[in-house]
Amino acid sequence: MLFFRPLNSQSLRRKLVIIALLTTGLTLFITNLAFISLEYYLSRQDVDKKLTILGEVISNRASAALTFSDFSMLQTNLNTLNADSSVVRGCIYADNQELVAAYTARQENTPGCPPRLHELHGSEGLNFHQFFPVMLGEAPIGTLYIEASHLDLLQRLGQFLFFSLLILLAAVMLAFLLASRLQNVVTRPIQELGNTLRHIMLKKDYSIRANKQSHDELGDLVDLFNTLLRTVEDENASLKTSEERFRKLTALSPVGIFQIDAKQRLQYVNQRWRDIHHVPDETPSLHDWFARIHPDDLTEAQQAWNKLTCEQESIALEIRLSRKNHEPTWIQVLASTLHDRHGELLGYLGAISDISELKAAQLQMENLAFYDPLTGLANRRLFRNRLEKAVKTAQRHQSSMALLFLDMDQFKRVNDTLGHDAGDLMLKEVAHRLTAAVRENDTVSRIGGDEFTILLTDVHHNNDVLVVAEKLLRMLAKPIRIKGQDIVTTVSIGITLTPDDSTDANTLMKNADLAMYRAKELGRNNFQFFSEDMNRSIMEHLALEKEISEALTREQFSLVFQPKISLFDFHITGVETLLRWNHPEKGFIPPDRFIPVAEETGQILEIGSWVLEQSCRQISSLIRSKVLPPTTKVAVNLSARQFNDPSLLNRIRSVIEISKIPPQCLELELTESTLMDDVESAIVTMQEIKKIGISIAIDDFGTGYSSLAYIKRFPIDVLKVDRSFVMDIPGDQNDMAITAAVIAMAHKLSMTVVAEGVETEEQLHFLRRNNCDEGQGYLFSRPLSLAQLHQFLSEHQRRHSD
Ligand SMILES: Nc1nc2c(ncn2[C@@H]2O[C@@H]3COP(=O)(O)O[C@H]4[C@@H](O)[C@H](n5cnc6c(=O)[nH]c(N)nc65)O[C@@H]4COP(=O)(O)O[C@H]3[C@H]2O)c(=O)[nH]1
Repeated sequence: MLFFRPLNSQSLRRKLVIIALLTTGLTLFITNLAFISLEYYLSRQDVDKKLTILGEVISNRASAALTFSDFSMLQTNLNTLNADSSVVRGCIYADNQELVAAYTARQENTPGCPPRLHELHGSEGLNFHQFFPVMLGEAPIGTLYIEASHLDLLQRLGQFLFFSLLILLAAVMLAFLLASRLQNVVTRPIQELGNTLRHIMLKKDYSIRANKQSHDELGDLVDLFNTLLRTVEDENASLKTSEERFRKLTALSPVGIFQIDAKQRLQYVNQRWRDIHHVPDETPSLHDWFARIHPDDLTEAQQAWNKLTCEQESIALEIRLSRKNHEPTWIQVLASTLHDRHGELLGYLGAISDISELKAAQLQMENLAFYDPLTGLANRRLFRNRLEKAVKTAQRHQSSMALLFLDMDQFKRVNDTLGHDAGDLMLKEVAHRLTAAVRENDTVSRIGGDEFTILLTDVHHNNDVLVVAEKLLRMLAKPIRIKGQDIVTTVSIGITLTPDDSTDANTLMKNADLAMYRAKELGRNNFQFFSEDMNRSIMEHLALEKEISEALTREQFSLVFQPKISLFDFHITGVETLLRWNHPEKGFIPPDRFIPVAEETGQILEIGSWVLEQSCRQISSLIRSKVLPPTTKVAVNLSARQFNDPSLLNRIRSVIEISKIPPQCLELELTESTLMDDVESAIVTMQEIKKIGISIAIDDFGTGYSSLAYIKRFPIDVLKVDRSFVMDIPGDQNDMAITAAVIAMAHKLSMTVVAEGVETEEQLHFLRRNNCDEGQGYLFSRPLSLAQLHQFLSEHQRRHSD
């Protein structure tokens, strides 16, 4: 049965046997067929030849008998055909087609000769037959027909076929036997190769090799097979090495590595992944992993996951992992898809890192960026941000809001006298008190050294703000104990309201600042609401600032000099330089109006420098031309900004050099407040000035702190008693007592005393009686231009020499 299956599903052995049988059988069959055909052809030729010979002999003999119509002769002649057993019929027809003689073999089924010649056609069946003409000379006189049986030929062919089949059978059998035995030569090596392959596959051992048994094509196949095995073995080894490397790398990796298969199952995680998730051994399911994500980050994580799985896009996100009784862990997750070389999805590969520390640092940085590190309050940046938001919210809700700007009064003094540590403690305490004084949703911030702001939201009435401001003043007025000392600090508060004053954050800040300055002007430790007047004055301030710049370039400034007179012998001891601004439209603008503005904007540096240079030049020329004696001093006012300018000393030195004024002829007038800003550095600067040979005068003495303890420490040559004390002499006993005490005290400290604003003889007498050294005032002279001074000096000289 197996032989009847299609050839390609047969075993190789069978195929080989079948092929051998088919080949042999077919070859022999074709050969036999050829032989049988040849045999048939040759036998047929023999029969034809035989019939020809018989026909020619009988037709020759029949010629005379037919001519003479000797029919018995004809018959006798024809009967000779019986000598050949294969001839079954012989018929002679006259030229009229009529049968004249007939021979029929004594065999059954042999038909006789038909009476007419044409009736012969078709009667022969399978037998062989031939027609011969019976000739008389050249003319045909009849026709001879001879028919031989085909059975002999068939019998011969049958015998031939029988033997052929016998040979074919024997050959096929022989071929079967040989093929069955010899097929082993081909199939055994193939079988062995197959066995080796099965063995390798079973054991997954690629070091096994196939046995080469022959040096033919099968041997080549074994060689190729072994080469292939070697390649697989090598590739396997390198794959194992690379796998080992990957395993070690992932084990040592500082980042957590995970792999998810195409069916979305967590397939592999490294040790670091487990450490981050606090999972000891097992690999959790993807569902468990998602369950660990902080609820606030879950949506973001799911969106990223959809992006990765549905859109096949790489993802990067920062999320938190929750852990019971622990702070959440911040992780960064990076993941992308994994495909094989045909583009089929294998799964997803990703990495996670613990970024908790980074996040903490980020938070700290954000705190630094938005909070004041000393007090923990919001800083200027955050405050601005909240102010802008609060203004918008107030606009939306049509509610009111107040901005308070606080500046500590004389904080600098605390810093200077008790040190920065004490200053810091004080700021912290102030911050604490401010926070305690307002509601929780109000914002308190420190926007600068000793500047604080408070944002009061939901203000229904101005009175609410007033109450808060009073409370703040009260709370801050309580002494603060620092380094064993009770220190009282006060603040000046500026208040502005939105939407009443403005709905713009910048303008609100400016308003509150302006109101705070007004509070300071009004004696500190109070609060002021912003008003339009303040705004107007600031506008004027701005206009003045612009005009001062123009005045400098358009040379609208000039100098006047007011003489100072010795109260002992009335000689001129010196002159004070005073600045004049002659505005082309506004006329004379007093220095008291524009100098504070120039001081605030810094323009005083340029103006002061010009005053110093011009004073020295002009007075130096008067000294050189001997109009003034070389002992005369020119006193120049120095503002606080000028005094604190680091380039002051260089500037003075260069002016002395340029103007060629002897340094001892120059005197610099400083106010008490200038010196009190930073006592220690003021002393250093004054000492440097003194080293050059320049004297120092204290202007407006009595109007500032009048702290004798400090005055003692300063290297002062001259003390100028302020006009406000002199002015009420002799009417005010108090002022007279103070003036007398100041003169006595200054003399004790070896200072020269100059009384300012001497207008009357009584004042002069009082001052002289109390040994005041010098006087300056309208009684002696008003401030004079250079030409006027020139004239005054000659007149004065003339008067005193008379
Ligand atoms: N009623 C009255 N006034 C008298 C009398 N004697 C002098 N004065 C005025 O008193 C002021 C004295 O100058 P100061 O105290 O330094 O006060 C000065 C000084 O502080 C400042 N100043 C003037 N020029 C300059 C300058 O060049 N630089 C700086 N930084 N300040 C200057 O402007 C202030 C005012 O200067 P001035 O208006 O020139 O006013 C001058 C002067 O004209 C008097 O008998 N009666």
